Amino acid sequence: MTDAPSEWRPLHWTGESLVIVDQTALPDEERLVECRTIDDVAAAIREMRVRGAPAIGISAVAGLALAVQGAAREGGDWRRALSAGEALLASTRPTAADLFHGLQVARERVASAVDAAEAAHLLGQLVLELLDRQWAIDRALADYGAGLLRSGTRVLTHCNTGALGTGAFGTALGIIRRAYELGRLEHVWVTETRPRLQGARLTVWELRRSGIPHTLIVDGAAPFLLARGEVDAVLVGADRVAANGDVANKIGTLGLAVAAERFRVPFYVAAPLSTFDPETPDGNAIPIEERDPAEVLRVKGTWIAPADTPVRNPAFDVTPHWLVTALVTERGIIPAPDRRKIANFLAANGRGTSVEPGETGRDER
Ligand SMILES: CSC[C@@H](O)[C@@H](O)C(=O)COP(=O)(O)O
Repeated sequence: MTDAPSEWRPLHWTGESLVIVDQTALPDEERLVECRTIDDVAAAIREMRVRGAPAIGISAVAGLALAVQGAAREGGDWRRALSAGEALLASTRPTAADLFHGLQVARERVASAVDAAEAAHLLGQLVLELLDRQWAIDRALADYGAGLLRSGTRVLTHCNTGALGTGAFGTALGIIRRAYELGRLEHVWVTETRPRLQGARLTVWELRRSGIPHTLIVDGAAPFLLARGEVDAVLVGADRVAANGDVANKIGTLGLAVAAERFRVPFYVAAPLSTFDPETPDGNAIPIEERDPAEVLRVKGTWIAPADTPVRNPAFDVTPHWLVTALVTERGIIPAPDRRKIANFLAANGRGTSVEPGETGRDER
């Protein structure tokens, strides 16, 4: 059950469709898009109309619900529709662990369904449950994270990790919101986050709505502000946390982590347990999505370089765990994360098995 029924939410399940706030239209327009089929959902994820790892995960489950509803209506084989749907969704944004976590939770939910109607009903219920649960997860994570920040903190954040990114309260931006509620936050530095400008377009939009003081900077300005002592903490989200604590997040995160360590500023990563992937041993094994070169060559439709310029456009980078001061989750904080601490933390919270002391550690610098 949500504790804030009147809170603005960017994802809405009608029972027959998923209605999303189109994140490609923000901040110019608060446009709603209704996804009525799994193809609509897959396209919305791929085109980043809905984005942010937890929001992608919940949307994927909604996509499966729509696929199974379709099979129920047309008398098709719902298990086949489910498998095809999983394959389609898995191909959309391969880095986000929450997507695969969502697919797995959905599969488990319908494992003993007797027919398409029952499976469709169970998946619809699951979408509503996940939306509610995400609110509780985000709020708990925000409380833990805000506990790390002392009064008067100036935070730097990257990309968008707010309500738009989770469908609820936000992860790193949720911590910022909570710290502000508690009177601990002085200022937020927002990196613009090339090429898709999630910081400039989305995080600024959310901070304005919440009345939180902020300043936008170009990505390249961040190390300078860290060097000048104008940042007390860097706070980012994650798309996947590997078993050893390496973190995939929006391209540019690694540079922030390196600069933060060099200038002795704590670097915190906020991620719900659904973003942890114990099956991925380390950062090298995380699949990194490469996106369309046009994202780099054009800004808001305007070409900024010749159209045939060679481009490399990785959407994410990997920060090694030894640059992470602490991981913040909804179940608590993992300081100086390493393989053993993460395995034990996940085991204590019902995922995976624990690791003995000394087996592996924070030794891979
Ligand atoms: C709560 S959102 C966490 C992450 O998904 C976020 O930090 C991020 O990198 C989003 O990337 P995006 O490509 O915009 O989906």
